[in-house]
Amino acid sequence: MAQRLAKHWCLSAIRSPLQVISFPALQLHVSGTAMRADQKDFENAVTRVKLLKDPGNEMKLKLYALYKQATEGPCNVPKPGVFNLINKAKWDAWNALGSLPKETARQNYVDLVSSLSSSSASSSQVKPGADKEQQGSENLVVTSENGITKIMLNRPTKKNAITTQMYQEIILALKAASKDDSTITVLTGNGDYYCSGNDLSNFTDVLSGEIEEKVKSIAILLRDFVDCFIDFPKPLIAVVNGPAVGISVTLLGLFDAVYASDRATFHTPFSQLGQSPEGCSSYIFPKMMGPAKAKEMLIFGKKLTAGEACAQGLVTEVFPDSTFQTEVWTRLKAYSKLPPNAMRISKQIIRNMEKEKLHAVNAEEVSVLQERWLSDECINAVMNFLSKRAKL
Ligand SMILES: CCCC/C=C/CC(=O)SCCNC(=O)CCNC(=O)[C@H](O)C(C)(C)COP(=O)(O)OP(=O)(O)OC[C@H]1O[C@@H](n2cnc3c(N)ncnc32)[C@H](O)[C@@H]1OP(=O)(O)O
Repeated sequence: MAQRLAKHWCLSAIRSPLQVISFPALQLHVSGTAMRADQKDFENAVTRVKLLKDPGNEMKLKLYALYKQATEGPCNVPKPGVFNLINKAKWDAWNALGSLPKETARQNYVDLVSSLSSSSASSSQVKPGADKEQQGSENLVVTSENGITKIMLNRPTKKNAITTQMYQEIILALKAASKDDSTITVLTGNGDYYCSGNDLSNFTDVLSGEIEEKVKSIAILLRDFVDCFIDFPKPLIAVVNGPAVGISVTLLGLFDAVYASDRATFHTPFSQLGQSPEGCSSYIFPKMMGPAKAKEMLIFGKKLTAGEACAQGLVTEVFPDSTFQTEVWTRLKAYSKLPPNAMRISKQIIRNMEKEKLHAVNAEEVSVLQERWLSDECINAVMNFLSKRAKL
């Protein structure tokens, strides 16, 4: 089954064969290689590459070619047929490296990944300063105004599904918000959805390496991501502007207030996806709503309306969609004027009772999920979703 997914990954790594077919032969020599990359640096780069924002087909081909050259040496496999566009483009890129020594390819690969990592990190750095600050990236818009830092998921055409790049950007945004001069922090979505959860193609978009490694790097990312919510020191408020799915629902238990439009729904279809709960929901939901209701959501995937979620304690208050934004932001502006230290201390005293437990729950949930992601049930469900939407 792992092989089936790996094959699917290869297909999804290059989505537009016509675009890559005209890609010129390349002989890549990255300069500035004062330090030689050892095998460990190379393995780290292979892990890091999976967490990068999609660098585009051209860069993927460069990375692919260098990886192959570094691990297998010069290309000596038969050239794929002319209609096998994707594999031919990959073969051309690899073959173009000629007899470049393995060590040089390894070094070039490490340098290239470093340059990609630093450019993608700097694009999502949060800068201190002006009152209305616009930060983040295309898919995550971070603004700070009137004592409120707003982190907005901005991928409305994909229902704000969270990519690996976005997980990293949210971590950076939360870390910056915890230190900036705002009083409260808000997470919301742009468009008709709050968030459709984990982007299911996070599991498929890889170039090389083993599926187990990919899953391991996603597990580390998920654990760091949820840890940030557990440790966030200021009041954190979710403005749930529309339906919420998966991790965007489970995380709500770690917020200090959840305001929802009456259009919002709350859905955790983990069993349907061959997965298991995360975001500390396996611990918080039963405590919050009682085991019976929690199990209906987390085991059977029952979707709740906003009213039901409010009755179960997951949502603080529901507003009519027509007045949702006005009413909620008026409320938030008032909260942002409350004494910040008092709010932080009150949050701290509540959270500190449970912090250690929450970190342990997070670690356990992620370790279970790591195994689930390699299961037939999960792989089939993800492939089923993606294949229905495949554009190749
Ligand atoms: C670090 C790893 C953490 C892992 C843990 C997290 C667990 C989870 O979050 S599990 C939950 C995962 N989410 C889902 O299963 C939802 C999948 N999506 C859907 O079921 C439907 O898309 C949805 C009900 C949200 C909306 O349905 P429609 O209104 O009919 O819209 P479309 O299906 O046409 O969607 C529009 C567009 O968005 C893309 N999309 C939506 N959700 C996702 C997603 N989660 N991942 C990737 N892509 C998503 C969908 O494919 C459509 O794209 P195009 O086909 O390109 O238009």
